[in-house]
Amino acid sequence: MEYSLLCHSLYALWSSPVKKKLVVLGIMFLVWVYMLYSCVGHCSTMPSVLVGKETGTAVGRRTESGGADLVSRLLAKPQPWEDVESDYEEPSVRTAASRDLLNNEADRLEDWEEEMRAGEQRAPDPSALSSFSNGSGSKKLPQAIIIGVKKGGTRALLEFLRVHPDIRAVGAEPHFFDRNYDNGLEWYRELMPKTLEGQITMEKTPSYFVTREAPARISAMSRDTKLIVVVRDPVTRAISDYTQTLSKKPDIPSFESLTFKNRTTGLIDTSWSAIQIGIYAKHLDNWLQYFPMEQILFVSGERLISDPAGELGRVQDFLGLKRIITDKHFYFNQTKGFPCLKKAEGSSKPHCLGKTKGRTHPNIDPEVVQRLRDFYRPFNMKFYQMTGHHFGWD
Ligand SMILES: Nc1ncnc2c1ncn2[C@@H]1O[C@H](COP(=O)(O)OS(=O)(=O)O)[C@@H](OP(=O)(O)O)[C@H]1O
Repeated sequence: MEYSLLCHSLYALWSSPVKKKLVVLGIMFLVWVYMLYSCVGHCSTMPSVLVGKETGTAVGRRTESGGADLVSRLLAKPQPWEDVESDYEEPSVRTAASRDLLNNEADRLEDWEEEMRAGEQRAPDPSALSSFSNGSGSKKLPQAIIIGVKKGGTRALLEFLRVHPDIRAVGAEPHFFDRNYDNGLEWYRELMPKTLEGQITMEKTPSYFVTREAPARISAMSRDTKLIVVVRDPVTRAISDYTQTLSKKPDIPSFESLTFKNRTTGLIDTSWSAIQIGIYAKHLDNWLQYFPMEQILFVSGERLISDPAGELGRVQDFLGLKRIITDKHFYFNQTKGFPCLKKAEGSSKPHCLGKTKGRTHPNIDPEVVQRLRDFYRPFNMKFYQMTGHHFGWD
């Protein structure tokens, strides 16, 4: 009875053209309300997107937690010309004196955003984008890692190496073997770019060199991992490190006052990370417990500037690659004061590193510089002896 009544009412509605239109409109309205409802539910679960203040461009990161933020930073497809500054200091070298100088997560983010903005100013070549969307190959754990040293010239080396067709590298610093080890090897592998048979996967994180646990951890991943260390005169390196911190925290004490435990006695504060990182022989000792010397290549940070093709030749040999990167790939940019690439990876345009590389250093009291030279001399000698290479810092 009820059923026949319903059928009758529906028939009555359908038989009139006006009522028919009303029914169609009603259904459309219901569909529209349903779609609106679904969208609101979906959008509330999406990550909030920050809009860059200066550029007005979205930099896409979660804001709820630092961890998610870091992951999205690392997973975001890096531009090949990314120039991200290393700013992490190993916990074991954190002490009362250096604690104030440590860059926190906000600083790291500041660097990242600064470099992303720098990258956005260069319009990418369409061929660069196609290399990112290339779905072929598979993600592999790195077979070679640039492990240090901070402010040695690690970014320049990685950017130059990326020109090689048989090298694929992650742009950002993964910090897996120091900060993110608990995330596991699968997490690390996921960060890597896809590679084809015969291509080498690489990453660079300069803080590994001074991280006590890093050698054992890298060895546990693969005993065959090739390690590259870019070393630079430890005195200049310390000033460069200080300059980086100063650029973010202009009110820190002077370099001179941080250098000494006691200025009158001339006792150097070796607990200050800027000083401690430069004691290369000590850190190298730790690596030699796990890796033979033949598996570690030392690149001169100074020669990387004066003869980039020469140093790149040595690195390509060490990696067992054909010497494809030669002096034809570089030109000296007078304005920047550094060698730059004629064509960056995946781009047809010349490329120099960003403004966080090659900062002007503050003038340091020559007496303090001399005191530091004296301090480092025996450690440098030991380092030359261990590596069989005279880097010419003295
Ligand atoms: N080609 C080229 N262009 C620009 N800069 C160059 C280049 N080659 C080496 N360098 C030197 O690299 C220094 C920064 O070292 P890193 O890249 O290892 O720094 S970081 O640890 O990743 O922050 C950086 O140190 P500062 O000059 O003190 O800024 C540069 O001197």
